[in-house]
Amino acid sequence: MTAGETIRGLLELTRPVNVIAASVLTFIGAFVAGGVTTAPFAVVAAIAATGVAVGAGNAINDYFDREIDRINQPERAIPRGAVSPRGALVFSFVLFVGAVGLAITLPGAAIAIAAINLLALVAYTEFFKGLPGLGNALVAYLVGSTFLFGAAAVGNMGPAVVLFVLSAIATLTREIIKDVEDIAGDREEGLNTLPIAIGERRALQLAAGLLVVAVLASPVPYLVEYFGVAYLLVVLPADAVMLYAAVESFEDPTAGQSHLKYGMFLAALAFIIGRAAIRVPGGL
Ligand SMILES: CC(C)=CCC/C(C)=C/CC/C(C)=C/CC/C(C)=C/COC[C@H](O)COP(=O)(O)O
Ligand SMILES: CC(C)=CCC/C(C)=C/CC/C(C)=C/CC/C(C)=C/COP(=O)(O)OP(=O)(O)O
Ligand SMILES: [Mg+2]
Repeated sequence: MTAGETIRGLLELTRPVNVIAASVLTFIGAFVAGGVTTAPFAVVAAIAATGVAVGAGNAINDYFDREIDRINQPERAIPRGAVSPRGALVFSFVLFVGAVGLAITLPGAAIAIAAINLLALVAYTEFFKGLPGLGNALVAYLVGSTFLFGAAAVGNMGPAVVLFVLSAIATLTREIIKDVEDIAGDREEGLNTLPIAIGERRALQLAAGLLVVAVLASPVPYLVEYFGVAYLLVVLPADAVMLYAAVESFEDPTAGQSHLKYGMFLAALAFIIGRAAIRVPGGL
């Protein structure tokens, strides 16, 4: 392997798209809390800590999953030999140290969230992934917590709580559908995911039911007057895309989980637009 191939492999281990997506969610949490202009250094540190933590979490996941990925994902960096298992572990450790270094510059509530999340990322593959539903719930918590983390970094967690709940439920729905998508490979590996434990159809019904709860709750940030009417104009189409995706997943889980992700991105945009067009007292 050349140095270039190794560097490319290390970068791949972090899953750059997920790193960027999670960092954007932390930014949204800080933005919704009104802290982007009042605490810009904390916002930058929180965004960087999130990106580095997600990179560390993905790298350690590939380290623990190296045997399964040899069969399921042979093109990934460790199975194809671009990075050694030990190299991935050391790289992940360095990133974890970097994330801790950034997080300790933040207020106590943000440090607490970071500490819980870093432990969760290390424990996920070995302890949670094999427990039906619990691994999904942990990933859902992690994704939702980015909003709380961004808001905590600027000292105002209140407005992010609803976003945490909505995004965690939508993520749980998508993770369950992804397990339905992966059911054949996971069965061969002897994993006990939710669709393996309770059946594909029941898992999809549960996923869709959870999403309906989140969609029904999605106007709450408008109703409690955090966001203006512009939020509704964007979140309602996002709700429609997500509901369509949940129904579609009964026929085609791959298309369903992918379209659900687009709906979730649109909902994340609604949070930004809703806060930018904030509701004035007595107005819309
Ligand atoms: C009802 C309502 C308004 C819900 C809110 C939905 C919302 C704003 C969700 C935010 C979630 C979001 C945009 C996440 C971005 C992607 C991300 C960090 C995913 C984490 O993925 C973990 C997964 O196991 C890897 O998936 P893959 O995409 O297949 O690599
Ligand atoms: C705010 C701070 C400090 C941290 C944020 C942490 C976040 C948002 C994590 C997001 C969820 C995430 C990307 C976790 C990484 C580990 C993981 C679940 C990887 C999934 O890897 P795959 O190999 O695709 O899937 P499985 O291993 O689950 O099959
Ligand atoms: Mg994995």
